Amino acid sequence: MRNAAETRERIKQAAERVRQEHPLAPSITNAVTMEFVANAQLAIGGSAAMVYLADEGEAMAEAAGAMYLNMGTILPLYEASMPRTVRCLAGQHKSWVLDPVGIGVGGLREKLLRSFRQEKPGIIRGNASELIALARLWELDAGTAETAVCGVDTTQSVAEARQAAMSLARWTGGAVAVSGKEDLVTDGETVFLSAGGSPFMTKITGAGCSLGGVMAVYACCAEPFIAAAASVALYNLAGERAEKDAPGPGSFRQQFIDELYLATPEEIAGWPFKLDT
Ligand SMILES: Nc1ncnc2c1ncn2[C@@H]1O[C@H](COP(=O)(O)OP(=O)(O)OP(=O)(O)O)[C@@H](O)[C@H]1O
Ligand SMILES: Cc1ncsc1CCO
Ligand SMILES: [Mg+2]
Repeated sequence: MRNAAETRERIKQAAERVRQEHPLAPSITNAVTMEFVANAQLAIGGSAAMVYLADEGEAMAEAAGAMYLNMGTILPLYEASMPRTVRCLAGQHKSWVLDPVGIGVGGLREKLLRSFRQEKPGIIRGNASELIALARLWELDAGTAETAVCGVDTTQSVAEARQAAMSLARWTGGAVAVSGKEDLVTDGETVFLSAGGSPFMTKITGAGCSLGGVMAVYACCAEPFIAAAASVALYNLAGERAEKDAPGPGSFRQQFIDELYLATPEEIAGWPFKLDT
């Protein structure tokens, strides 16, 4: 079980390093939220680059500190570019974040997600329904929860996905982050729980995708559990602040990017969380 004071200190160090080093975390990600992912990565101090093609994925894997792969809008060319990018990252012992958006829809998405079982992403990030579905696809213990994935939004609670998240993290040896009203991050042993954010985050598209992109930036400077926890703390803080003066989701979205930019490493590390087993 991890220690809260040490976790806070390491979150602060990760946020400081990102601000100083501007690490590059390229993405192969969906066409819906690509721009929002890049803006969030830039706002926290990172660098962004989005690609589609296999040779470009490999080139980015060479240049990257870590990468973000999101399954949201699958194209035929991903059949080559995603596996080749992942193999290149593995060859260089670099971490990557997998966001299994839309799991359950279509054959190529399922084929790619199945193949990633052996590739063991450093961080898996998704909503509750997506992570329950992934644990089932990989034939890991998902507890008693049934798969109820429907489109890209969750139909299940974070608590229902806890066992699936633990099983996935034990399989990969990395971290798994489940987003929702209260977010959960686990390394398969310690469970980090943190609330905050805003209901407006479910009324804009890409809060989850950009959270994954931000995790990839932090993963350039920290181990998976710390990178995921730092990102969750920052999102809960920035979401809560952005909601204050926002009458609706449009202005919330704009204010949210500002709050990502304004949050200091001390504030991110100081955001409330609890550790559990
Ligand atoms: N009811 C809520 N109250 C507060 N914050 C929330 C709520 N639901 C989600 N969030 C926050 O929104 C962010 C994205 O989580 P969500 O579960 O909506 O991701 P997602 O479904 O993958 O989103 P998308 O696919 O649209 O990018 C997280 O930071 C999470 O904490
Ligand atoms: C709405 C939507 N459709 C495919 S990806 C995406 C972004 C949220 O995951
Ligand atoms: Mg999502």
